[in-house]
Amino acid sequence: MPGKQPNLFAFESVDALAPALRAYVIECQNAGLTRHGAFKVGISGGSLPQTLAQALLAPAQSDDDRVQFDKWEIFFCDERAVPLDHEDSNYGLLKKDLLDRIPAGAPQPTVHPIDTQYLDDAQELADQYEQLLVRSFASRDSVKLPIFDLLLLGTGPDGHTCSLFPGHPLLRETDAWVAPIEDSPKPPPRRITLTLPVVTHAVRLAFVATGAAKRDVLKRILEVGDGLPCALVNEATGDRCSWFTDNAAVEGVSFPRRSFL
Ligand SMILES: O=C(O)[C@H](O)[C@@H](O)[C@H](O)[C@H](O)COP(=O)(O)O
Repeated sequence: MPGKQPNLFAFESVDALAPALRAYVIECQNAGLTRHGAFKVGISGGSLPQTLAQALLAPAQSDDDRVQFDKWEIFFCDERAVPLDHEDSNYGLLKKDLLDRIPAGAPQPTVHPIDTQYLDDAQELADQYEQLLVRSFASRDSVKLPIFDLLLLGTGPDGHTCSLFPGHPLLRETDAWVAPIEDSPKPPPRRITLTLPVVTHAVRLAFVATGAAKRDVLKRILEVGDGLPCALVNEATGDRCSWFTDNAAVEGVSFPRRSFL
């Protein structure tokens, strides 16, 4: 692990986690604004958008607590090869849970969905999304890899994150920024995903994992590692990576907790 371990934050409940997640995201937003006048964030699917909405849609407590959505550029950590209004679409999920709930007339984020004219060809879909990243990141950052200000990640019961699954050859991808997957064990099978080098290159990464159903996998990831995708991310990113969990998810998991200040 590079230097330090990931930060593990455990909260009493999702209601207690949400304000801390908000504070963390705003810190990353403000760092991005200082660095390059924008906040480039990658968002996952699953349960994340709902928790994120709870965090971000609450009224600001002060000027420093403002979510400056008009400075946000939102990308997708992974996406399913379905139309944007399909129930499996991560864009659709984010739209329903968060984007549609940002008050009309308030500043809106710039959102980068997949180009749905390539749904039948996962390789082309991935290539097009990679080109979009090249256009957005390459002029400013190193062209070797994009540098997201923040990636917001989830974990599945098998330890996957994004659409990077345990034991899958995609974990060895070193060239592409965005890769297709045709055999995702979690349906639907055809997807695109950020690759591991891109994920681990982000300035900050936050996993959000709550509920007792996550306990077994968090034990494996944090205690053993087991080569699971989430553990690979932890190992490569150290304390750039933070885990936002609730007590139910980490009960009995032996890993040092940090208090969120
Ligand atoms: O598109 C996807 O399938 C998600 O991006 C996926 O990687 C998700 O983050 C995890 O499966 C956790 O999902 P839950 O939060 O629903 O457990």
